[in-house]
Amino acid sequence: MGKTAVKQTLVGALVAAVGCMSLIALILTLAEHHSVELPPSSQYGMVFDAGSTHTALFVYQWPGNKQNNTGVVSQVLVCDVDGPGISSYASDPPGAGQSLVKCLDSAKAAIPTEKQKDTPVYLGATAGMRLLKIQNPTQSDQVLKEVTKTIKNYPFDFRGARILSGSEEGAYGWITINYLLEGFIKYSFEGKWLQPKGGKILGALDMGGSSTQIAFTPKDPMKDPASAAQLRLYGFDYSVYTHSYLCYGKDQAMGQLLAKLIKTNSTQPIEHPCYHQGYNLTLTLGDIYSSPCVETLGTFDPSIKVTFSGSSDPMKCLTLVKSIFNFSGCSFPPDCAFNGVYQPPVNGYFFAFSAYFYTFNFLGLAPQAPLPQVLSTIESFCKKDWAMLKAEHPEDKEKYLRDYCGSANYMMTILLDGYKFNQSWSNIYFQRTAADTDIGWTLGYMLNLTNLIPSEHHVTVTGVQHGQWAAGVFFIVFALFLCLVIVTVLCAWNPDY
Ligand SMILES: Nc1ncnc2c1ncn2[C@@H]1O[C@H](COP(=O)(O)OP(=O)(O)O)[C@@H](O)[C@H]1O
Ligand SMILES: [Ca+2]
Repeated sequence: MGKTAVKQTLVGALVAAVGCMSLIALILTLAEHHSVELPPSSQYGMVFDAGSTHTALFVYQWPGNKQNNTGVVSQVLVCDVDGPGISSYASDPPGAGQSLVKCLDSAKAAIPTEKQKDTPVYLGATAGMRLLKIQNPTQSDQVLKEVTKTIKNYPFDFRGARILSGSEEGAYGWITINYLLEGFIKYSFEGKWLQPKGGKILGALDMGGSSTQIAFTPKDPMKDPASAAQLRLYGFDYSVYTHSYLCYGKDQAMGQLLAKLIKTNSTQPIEHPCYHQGYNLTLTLGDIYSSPCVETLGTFDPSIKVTFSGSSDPMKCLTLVKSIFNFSGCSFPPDCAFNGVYQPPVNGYFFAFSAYFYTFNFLGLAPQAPLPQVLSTIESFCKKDWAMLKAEHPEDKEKYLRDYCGSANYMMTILLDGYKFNQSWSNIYFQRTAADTDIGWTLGYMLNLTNLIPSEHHVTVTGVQHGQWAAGVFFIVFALFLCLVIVTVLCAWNPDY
């Protein structure tokens, strides 16, 4: 074999080898990159919020390949169940199950068929069912059995219907907010998982119809460990103060006001300072005393009627509202909210949602309205007479309209005198949603039960990282460039070639 032939073979082999390597690198790079570009397969999960006044179904969705990151779970559907909350079906439990059908059908239509059997469904009941359980545990069990029966008729992965404890309800609301606002962890531009500064952790204020919850991370260690929920999320420990006040939801509080008025008035109609002048309401003693949240006056005839007549008197309304709180007595002085309940000083920013939001939003107050403006708005609202109010708000339901004055005064009392936000009013944001998702306990509940929030954060990269991809491209370009250089040099070296 001549010198030229050897050279040609050598060059050929070199070009072939580099070409092969480039091809392999190209295939590997494209294959890996392809896994990133693939549309992530979505997963779904849903939770029924069986509240005291109303049930709603929340459907969530997240990309299957990024499930452990924060902020990836989004709300895709909310369905409001027609009719009252499930606890109202105490004497007709099958009616509770039937009430869920419309929303289960909507969820079935919204979730792709092949995903339905892997879609977990939970039903969580709150204070309405807690109260029913106190009054009649057999009925509350029957209601839960009936809703279970109905949900099981659907092709989803049913994971149970149960009553949440008040502390759980508070803690899950806290998880929801901090998950949505990335209070726990954030993915930085440098590709690292970071814990936002301590001040970014938000507290949760939930005002329901039958109970109200407060949850936050106090500055100092808690004096009463019984109030603390210890959570380990994404590798960080949180000690969350959480308390739920049964009977201090907005509607039960309004019921407590009526019972107080009956107790302190012997003639009818009874003047109601939180109702508007011109508004009259007649109820039976049976209606008023049916709740375990109100004190009865010994034995009574449930059919006796009582009429309340509005007097639009904000000062007297506030005094009446304060009378359902007990601000004396504390096992951990001075750290108590009311009724002797331990509460460390509030710390950081808070989101106030559900009925807190509805009330403040109705009054036209901005999410962070200054305290003097809030107080003067409530005062002038309470002074309005009923005819004027009805004319101004023809679309609003009477059951909401009549209570905004009383509930606004009630919420101010619990926030300022109870939780002691007097010095930090501007730290409260009145909000209904965050990141296009309703704020409430349901998302936190689902994240926890489906293990979507790991206690430790291991960074798992399913697709190829940007650095690897860039290195692959660089190698291909470099290899081709090298081939070109070798061929050019050999040609220049041997003109026969
Ligand atoms: N549009 C609205 N305006 C005023 N209040 C509302 C509105 N929608 C709901 N609410 C109130 O929000 C509260 C929701 O409580 P709910 O979740 O049913 O009870 P709980 O959480 O105690 O089980 C109720 O007090 C209800 O009256
Ligand atoms: Ca609720």
